[in-house]
Amino acid sequence: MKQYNSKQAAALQSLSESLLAHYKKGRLLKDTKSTMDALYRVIPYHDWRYYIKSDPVLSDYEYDGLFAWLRQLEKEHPALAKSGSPVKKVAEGLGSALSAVKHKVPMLSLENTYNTQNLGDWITKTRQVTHHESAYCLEPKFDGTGISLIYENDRLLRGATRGDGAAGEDITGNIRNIASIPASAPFAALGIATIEIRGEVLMSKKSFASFNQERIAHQLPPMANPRNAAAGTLRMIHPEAAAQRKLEAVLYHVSYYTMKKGRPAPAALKTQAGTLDLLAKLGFGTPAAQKKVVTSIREAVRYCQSFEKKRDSLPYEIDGLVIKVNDATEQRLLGMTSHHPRWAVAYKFKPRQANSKLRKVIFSVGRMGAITPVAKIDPVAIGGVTVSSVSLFNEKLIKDKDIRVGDTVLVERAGDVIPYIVKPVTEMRKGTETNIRFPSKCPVCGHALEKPFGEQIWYCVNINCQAQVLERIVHFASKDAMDITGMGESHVREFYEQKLIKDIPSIFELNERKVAALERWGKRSASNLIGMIERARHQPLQRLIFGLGIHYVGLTTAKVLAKKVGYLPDLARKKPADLRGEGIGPKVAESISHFFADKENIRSLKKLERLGVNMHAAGHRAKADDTLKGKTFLFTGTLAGLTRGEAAEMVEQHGGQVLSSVSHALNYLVVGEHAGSKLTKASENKAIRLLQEKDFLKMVKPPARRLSGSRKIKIRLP
Ligand SMILES: NC(=O)c1ccc[n+]([C@@H]2O[C@H](COP(=O)([O-])OP(=O)(O)OC[C@H]3O[C@@H](n4cnc5c(N)ncnc54)[C@H](O)[C@@H]3O)[C@@H](O)[C@H]2O)c1
Ligand SMILES: [Zn+2]
Repeated sequence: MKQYNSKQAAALQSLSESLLAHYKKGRLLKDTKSTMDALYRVIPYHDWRYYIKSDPVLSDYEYDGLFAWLRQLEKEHPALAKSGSPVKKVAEGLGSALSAVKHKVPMLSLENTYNTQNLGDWITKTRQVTHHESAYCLEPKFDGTGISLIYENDRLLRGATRGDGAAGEDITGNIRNIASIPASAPFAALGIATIEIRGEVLMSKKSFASFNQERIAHQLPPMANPRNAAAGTLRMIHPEAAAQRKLEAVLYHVSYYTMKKGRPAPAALKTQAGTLDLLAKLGFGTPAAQKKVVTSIREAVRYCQSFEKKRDSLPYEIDGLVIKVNDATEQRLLGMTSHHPRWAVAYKFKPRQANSKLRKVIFSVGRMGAITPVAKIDPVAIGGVTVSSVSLFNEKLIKDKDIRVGDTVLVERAGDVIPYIVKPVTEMRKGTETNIRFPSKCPVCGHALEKPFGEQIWYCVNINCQAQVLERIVHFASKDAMDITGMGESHVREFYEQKLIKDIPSIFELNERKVAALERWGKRSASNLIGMIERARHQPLQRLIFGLGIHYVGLTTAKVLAKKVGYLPDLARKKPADLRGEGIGPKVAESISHFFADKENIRSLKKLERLGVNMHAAGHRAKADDTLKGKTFLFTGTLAGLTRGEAAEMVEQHGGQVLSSVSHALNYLVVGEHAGSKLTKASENKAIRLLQEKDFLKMVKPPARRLSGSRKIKIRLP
């Protein structure tokens, strides 16, 4: 087979690009002859890349488009058709390293269609030769690489690739390492002396993923799909190396067999469906369980469509279904061309890959500060949608795949999976492509970016970054953080859009009157919200820490940190090494240290403190907060905005003490709803003051708050 050097490859690449562009517009290159000549040159090149190199540069859909174009031109202009045309033969898939073996029966390709209309036409066409009740066996079209197996006297004798259809490559050594191909099978018991079985060798999606990971780890470019990986593996010269990669096989066709003297052929082999069942019984991997026999076009179409929906949930790749005339006698009647059998057709699924040009890369800031590079490509239709933006995920992936601006890129979109770049088509490089430069500053707020220890992703850690602020406010107010009921996502968005809040600190400056004036809000709900915010000022420190949304700092770490630090702004002076210890590893320590090293974040913390937000861990009070020193408290009934534990914590944070029962030592009884016997008992003692929840909250307000606070805080006690 012809080999291509890089210069020839580059020329054929750009010729292909130009052909595809013309084909999409329905135009010839210059005239019919020049178009056909160009197709005769590029198709064998892509066959070489696909079959020999296992590294195609076109998507199958694009290749099939060029192929169909040539077939059509040959039909319309038979005088211009070449004798060795790819339309009339199986593509040459013979390398040189392995020895060639002749096939007993030619191994052909399949005719294919991409739409159900053509599938219906094909069924109608076959019925003109067979008869109207013909049945069809539908089975998955496995996206692997074809093999032929020969068994003699029950033993596996030989395994071969399809090669050029007439002869294939001897891959017996590699075949023996595939678990789903038995070394022997009980054919003799059925009277079968020799048999040739055909099928497909595959790599599961899972094995493929780890296969590519390994390639990247060894500085090798990832392969585009499991098919290329399987084909490449099967043709490896060293079976030990091939055995490392987990290949599987499905067998779906008996092409040839001889019977022992006087034994009749097994009835099962008279139909395609029976053959699959028999192979399964003999211990081969087969599509017996997924097959379906139908007798109408409607049934066939429906099965194809239902299978296409299941495509992504299968453990291996399929690229369509194969529809085969079920009856072996009818198959013989239909016969074959030099390219494909007439009794089978492939219904191919919508393409999921396409080539496009990468024009530029933008950097988007995620809702929690992650910086994601996004490739802007020329719009291209893949799997039924137009794709123009493709995430490049992170800097490492760009480096691993060596993606550059100006590259032609192979883009895939599989089912629900977001589109991604399989690989750049390096053969199409012109030398003008440029490396993708990662920004050092946040593209939204201009803050220096940080890459956490051991991570691949850069982050903007500025809590007031415009790109993140909404999400961060929602997190800050969430149940496990500051627990501000009434500040869920939709309300936060509303306040933000109405300019009532702009960042986390501004929550504590929220104007009750303005909230009440919003649509669907009223005095009462606004006042409730302000009450919740008031309560949030006194939340235990771990809630504030968790609410800041520091990477890797969940509830547990927040607790550990609160205990460790005592007064939150002190963290600004801590190095990662000071933070490490119980429950805080190097990665978390570094992330915390980055967060507090950020001046903007410290400014925000200072502002929060000025607005009365508690910065002290329980038991680490500052002098200024000793407002309840020497005072004793007790709670009765249900409090509206606090749990008992939180209330007790507040008392202790301000130097007070919580008693367990009404006694002479008690100064204050805080009375909630459904107050019980404690209230009755305390009412008898004039020295004990009864407080409502709102009065209590006023008492625990820290002094800083009192200085700046001009707003009246109301908590409605039901
Ligand atoms: N992207 C490229 O550059 C490029 C180049 C060459 C070929 N190709 C692709 O390969 C196709 C041609 O390759 P091909 O000749 O191997 O044809 P094919 O892959 O479209 O179909 C024929 C093959 O399907 C396989 N198959 C899987 N499940 C089967 C089943 N249940 N029953 C029968 N066969 C089953 C067999 O190996 C058979 O040889 C093209 O249509 C194109 O999509 C792509
Ligand atoms: Zn930012």
